[in-house]
Amino acid sequence: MTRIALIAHDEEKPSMIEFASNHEETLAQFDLTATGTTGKRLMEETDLEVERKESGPLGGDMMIGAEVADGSMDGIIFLRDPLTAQPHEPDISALLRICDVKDTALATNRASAEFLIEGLADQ
Ligand SMILES: O=C(CO)COP(=O)(O)O
Repeated sequence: MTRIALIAHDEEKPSMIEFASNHEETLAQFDLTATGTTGKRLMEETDLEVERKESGPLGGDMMIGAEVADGSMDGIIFLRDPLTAQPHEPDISALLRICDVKDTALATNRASAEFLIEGLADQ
């Protein structure tokens, strides 16, 4: 099953929930993983089943990055907050970098997230 990770910084969580609600049927086709708080909110506010990693600042980005590194993740939707510095910036950079190293689909805004799920759906 195609695997997608969903990650959103706090300011972007409402946008992630809206995105997931709008595309619930498509997203339900995927094996979904998320960082801790994003996953919690997705499970509370949609009907999607999501495997939860640690929260981002506690290593969740690195856990997802490890799955990109071992080739078991097909796509990442990472709605970053472009206006707020994060304490775990090195982890965020590492996740973005490993997606490029492994040529794994990465969307960092909603417009590209739409293309990502359309592209990976029904494969
Ligand atoms: O910080 C994050 C990604 O860098 C997201 O983590 P949470 O989903 O736990 O808030």
